[in-house]
Formats: sequence, structure tokens, C-alpha cells
Amino acid sequence: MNVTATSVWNNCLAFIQDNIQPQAFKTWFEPIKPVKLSENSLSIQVPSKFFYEWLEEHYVKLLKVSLTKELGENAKLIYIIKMENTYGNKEPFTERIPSSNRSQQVAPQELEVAIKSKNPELKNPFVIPGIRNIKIESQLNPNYSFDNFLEGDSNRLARSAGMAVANKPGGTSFNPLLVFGGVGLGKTHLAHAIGVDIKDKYPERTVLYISAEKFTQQYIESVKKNTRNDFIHFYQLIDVLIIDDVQFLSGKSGTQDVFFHIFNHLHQNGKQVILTSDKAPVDMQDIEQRLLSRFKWGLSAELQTPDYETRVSILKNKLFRDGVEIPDDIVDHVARNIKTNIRELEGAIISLIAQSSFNKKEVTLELAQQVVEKFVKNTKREVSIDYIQKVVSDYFEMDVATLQSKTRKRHIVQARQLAMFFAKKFTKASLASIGSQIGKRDHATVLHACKTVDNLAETDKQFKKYIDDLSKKFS
Ligand SMILES: Nc1ncnc2c1ncn2[C@@H]1O[C@H](COP(=O)(O)OP(=O)(O)OP(=O)(O)O)[C@@H](O)[C@H]1O
Repeated sequence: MNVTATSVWNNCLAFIQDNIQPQAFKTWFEPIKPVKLSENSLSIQVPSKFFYEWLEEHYVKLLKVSLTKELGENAKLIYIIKMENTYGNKEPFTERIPSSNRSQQVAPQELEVAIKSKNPELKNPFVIPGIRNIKIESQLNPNYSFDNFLEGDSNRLARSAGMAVANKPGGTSFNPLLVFGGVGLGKTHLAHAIGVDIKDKYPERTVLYISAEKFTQQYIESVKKNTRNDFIHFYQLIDVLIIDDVQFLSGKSGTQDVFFHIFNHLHQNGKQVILTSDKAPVDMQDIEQRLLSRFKWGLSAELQTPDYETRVSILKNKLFRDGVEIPDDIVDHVARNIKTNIRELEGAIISLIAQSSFNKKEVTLELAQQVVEKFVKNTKREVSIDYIQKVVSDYFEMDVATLQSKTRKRHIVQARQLAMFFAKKFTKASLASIGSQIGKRDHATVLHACKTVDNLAETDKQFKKYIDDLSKKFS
């Protein structure tokens, strides 16, 4: 019988399959393709460098035994790694690496790379493949702890789940743990607290906190520099991955795709993933279904607006930590009037203390009233895309369905374009997300709308007036 790369490899596979778990066989051996046989060297193609390293680390003995059975004592195995280098019209290319068990040249080195930077950016988030031990600066803020994350009915579930995760990262059913809630309700604080506690309890584990925005920037950069594989590889090495504000991935399909793969890898390997979002998974727009379903695998815990008692405790705790004393009726006034955002609650008390010390005034109830009033007034209301569509439709005396319709009638097109323009201006939503929420249009249509509005603002007086009137309604 003719001995070919395929026949040799099939015999190896039969042997390997008998010796490992079916799932591991499926994951690590089925994707391999035999490529070439020359004398006693078999070349196999593997999907990535990470794959090659995994095989070398976990299955090299098995590979050796099976190959020796087929090709004798001098058998050699060569890995061919298919590199994803399809950006910039280049063809994918391959890189050859002999098995470390056959050649000393590429024995994985035990090096240590420290990535440290003072600023919160990950300057160089990539590791060179083959390097085993890495030290990654966690980017955690030690000021955010469980101790100073006060418990109340509004956050009990999320806080307890966070503590359970910190006690046993990757070992609870809260994986991923998704913490969601409105602006300023403590998502970032809780996410850091979990990471900080894990680092305390398990200093050897690699924990990384990163905002979804930064993650996206790094990914885009890696695509530009052709280092996408290194990017994935880096994230796959992390034990506890904390991604803040995942709603930012909305409409960014490339980043979602890469995150999906990283997520699966971490999850399959018992690593912990912690996510925060300003919405529940059901309300997330423009996030792929397969990713949303992953988000729902673990626990989604909501941070709700704190009740009065919790608001008072948060304020008193803050004052205590800052060593400031303020009469109870003043704390009560602030807590009663600022209800929906803990950042604002803290902000009000800080400005109250500042006002009193700069102006050398006593902290009186009257001063508290002034500060709170200003604070509440100055607080920018969050504008949603739904709200923008409602305001624009009302202004042009049409209903929202008409604004979203497919009609090309000029005044309706203009209203739609204005809604898109304001959505771009006043929300953080991506063009794709705006388009899909305003009549299911694509991102190019939104971009065109924004340019048209800019142009008309300069050339058409009546149109300029629409913009000014509407702007007033939003500010
Ligand atoms: N339970 C709590 N106890 C004490 N402080 C809290 C609590 N919850 C939130 N805070 C404080 O409120 C402020 C806002 O919290 P944080 O930044 O975590 O909110 P967020 O939900 O991430 O906001 P955003 O939606 O803007 O990202 C922080 O200073 C945080 O320490």
C-alpha cells in the first residue's frame, strides 16, 4: 500500500483517539491536516501558534509514540502554522516549526516578560509565542474594594456573586458574571473589587481589567499591524478577564468575533470572565446572538438604584473615610434629593465640603440646598436614541413610525437625518447601532445623514433653525 502523509496521519489519529478523551480529540486533533511526508518527516498543519504550543505542552509524548510506530525511531514531526495574514491583500502564509521533542532549536523557553506601565494603558499587550510565564499588570484600582462597596438591597445579589467569584474564580456557575445597571451605580467599582480580591487571594493568577473600548482599540491596532494572532494569544493566557462596558462592542462585529473566540477559550479552560454593561443582555442592541447567549451562560446580576438607607450609608462611609463630619440633616438632604446615581451623590457631598472649606463657611442646610440644587440642575440628562426620535418626531409633528419608514418624502428624510445626527452627537452609540435603531438603516446611511446635516446647516437657513431649536430641547 502506498504510504502517504494522510495514511500515516490517519494511523496516528486512530492511536491517539484511543488514548485521549473524545472532546480533547475533537478540539486538538480533528482540525489538524496532514500536509507532506518526506522520508521519515511528517508535516502537519495546525490552525495557530497557540495550537502548536498546546500540542507540544500536552500531547507531545502521545504524538511521539504514535509517529514512531508509523515511521520508526527517527521519525520527525514538523508543524506548519497557518498564519492569518489576509489583511492588506496578502495571501495567508505558513510558518514551519519542528517539534521541540525532535529538535532542541525551538524548545520553549522559560522566560518571563513583565509588562508594566504607570499609565492605565497596556503599552504592549502582546507576548511572544513560546514564552510561558508572563506577568501582566492587572490595571486594577486598589481603591475599589469590597470593603468600601457598601451593601444594600439594590446590589446584594451582584455583590455576593462577586464575592463568590473572588473566592473561587472559574469555579462557580457564575461564569461569566455579568454585572449590569445604569450610569454611576457601581459597575466599575464592583468589577475592580472582584479583581483586587482575587489578586489578594491568588497572587499567582493573571488578572486583567480592561474597558471594552480599550480592548477594541487594541484589536484594531493588531489588525493594522498584522498581529491579530498575538492579540488573541495574549488574551487566551489570562486567568481572570474583566471587561468593563461590554455594550461598547455593539455594532463592532470584528471585535465581537475575536472576543467570542477568546471567551470560548477561557471558558472551556475554566478561566473566569467578568463583564459589566449598562444594559441587561436582552436589551443589548447590535451584539451578535451567539455572544449574547454566552453572556447568559453564567449569572447576570443587576445593580439597581440604591434605596434611601443605602444612600445614607454610602455618604456616611465616604465622610468617615475622608475624616469629615457633617450633621445628619445635611446628609439626609443630599440623600433624599440625589437618588439615581451614586457618582452624583458622592459628587454633591464633595462639592459641599469643598465649598465650605474654600469659602470658610459652615456646612449648613442652606448651603447643602444650594449645592444640591446646582448639582441636580447641572447634571446632564442621559439622552437615549428613543428619546431623540420622539423629540424630533414631535417637533416635525409626525409619529416615530413615520420617521423610521422607508419613504423618500423630503421632510421625512430630513427629520430622519436630524435624528441620526443628534443620536451621533448626544449618545455613545456607534453608527451601525444608530442606523439599526432608526429605521434599520446601515452605518453608511447614518454617516451620510450626519454629513448632509452639517452641509445644510451652512447653506440652508431654515434647516439651521431646525437644528438650533432641537439642540435647545436636548441641552
Ligand atoms: N455600593 C457602593 N458603595 C460605595 N460606593 C459606591 C457604591 N456603588 C458605587 N459607588 C461609588 O460610586 C461611584 C460610581 O461608581 P462606578 O464608577 O463603579 O459606576 P459605573 O456603574 O461603572 O458607572 P458608569 O456607568 O458611568 O461606567 C464610584 O466612586 C464608586 O466608588
